[in-house]
Amino acid sequence: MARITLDHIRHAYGPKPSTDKDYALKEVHHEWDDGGAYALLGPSGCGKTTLLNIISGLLTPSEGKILFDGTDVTHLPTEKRNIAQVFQFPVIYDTMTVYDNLAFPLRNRRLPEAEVDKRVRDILSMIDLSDWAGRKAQGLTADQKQKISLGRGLVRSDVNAILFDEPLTVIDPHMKWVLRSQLKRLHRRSGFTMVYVTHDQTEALTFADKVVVMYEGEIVQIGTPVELFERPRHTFVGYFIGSPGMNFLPAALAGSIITVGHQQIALAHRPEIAPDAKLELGIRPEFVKLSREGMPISISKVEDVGRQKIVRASFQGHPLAAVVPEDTEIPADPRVAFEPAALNLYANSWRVETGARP
Ligand SMILES: Nc1ncnc2c1ncn2[C@@H]1O[C@H](COP(=O)(O)OP(=O)(O)OP(=O)(O)O)[C@@H](O)[C@H]1O
Repeated sequence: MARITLDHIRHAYGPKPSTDKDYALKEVHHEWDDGGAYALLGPSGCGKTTLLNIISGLLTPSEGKILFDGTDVTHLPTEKRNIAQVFQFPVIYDTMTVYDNLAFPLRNRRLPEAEVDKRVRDILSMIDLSDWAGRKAQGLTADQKQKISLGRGLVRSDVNAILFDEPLTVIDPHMKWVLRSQLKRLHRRSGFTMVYVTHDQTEALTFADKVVVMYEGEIVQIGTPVELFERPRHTFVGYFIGSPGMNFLPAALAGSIITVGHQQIALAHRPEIAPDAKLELGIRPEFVKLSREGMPISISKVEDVGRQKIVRASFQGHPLAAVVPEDTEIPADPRVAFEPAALNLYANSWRVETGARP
């Protein structure tokens, strides 16, 4: 297990990068805890795989260094970094049995056979393939093969880190849920440093202690699921996390008073904001309360989603979503007021610290 230091790393695929746009990965400067479970989350093309490949050694960054427990590994090839990797599609030996596939990385390191057996059986039970131990991998379903790949990633106890690149893509939805919970349990038990790439927020939020949200080649926030929900640092995080995502409404600031619609909210103190900055208030749909008082909205659609309803509305020409309990009556003349404690203020897309929460 290792602490991973990303020291002023940048990467460009093309030669001679000059502007920010030339970098697939803009500057990343972070330290990830030994034994942490991190998920790299973001849309296609945001740089997740680039960062993962830099950690695994498949890619040497154009600039900066990567360290494992303080040792510079920037120029070490993958096989010298002592990491386990699980990819999107199965990487296994078809002609070996399921058992031997799992035993292979351990026998390679000359572990005593009794230890091999103990670890392999443990993992077989975790991935629910104990009954298939003696079967050749050839002929198994894609789902089962991917479970073997996962098992091979998890079987060693001496790795610096385990890296997962969208490992559950080929797994059926129910099994996905089971494996995700098991991975989480295994992480708690083993204390491995794990880095998990996904574009699926449910996967990231259930697996990780810390979610690393990436957007256009940049890490925009590293936070616990609760932090991402309550205090998104960037409007992209607010929009990407949650279903539906955070609402953003144009706001104006005068002194320490923010105005949105007709509602005025007094801040604890006047925030430092450039005069020409674009200001927005962010509010989660869960904190938009429908009432007969407040500012008028016009409702366009009500979606029933089990125990809740999603109300789609328009607020002064801006879309606004509210999540309300299923038994909520929709008023004939609907209005909203915003709970000041649930509001976040953004200037040019970045969250502004207002001392106390607005
Ligand atoms: N080998 C390459 N050569 C040139 N550009 C590349 C290469 N690999 C990735 N890129 C570009 O770098 C950017 C980041 O890509 P990357 O694969 O890291 O994103 P990602 O978040 O992992 O996306 P996905 O979820 O689709 O895998 C993208 O604009 C992509 O087109």
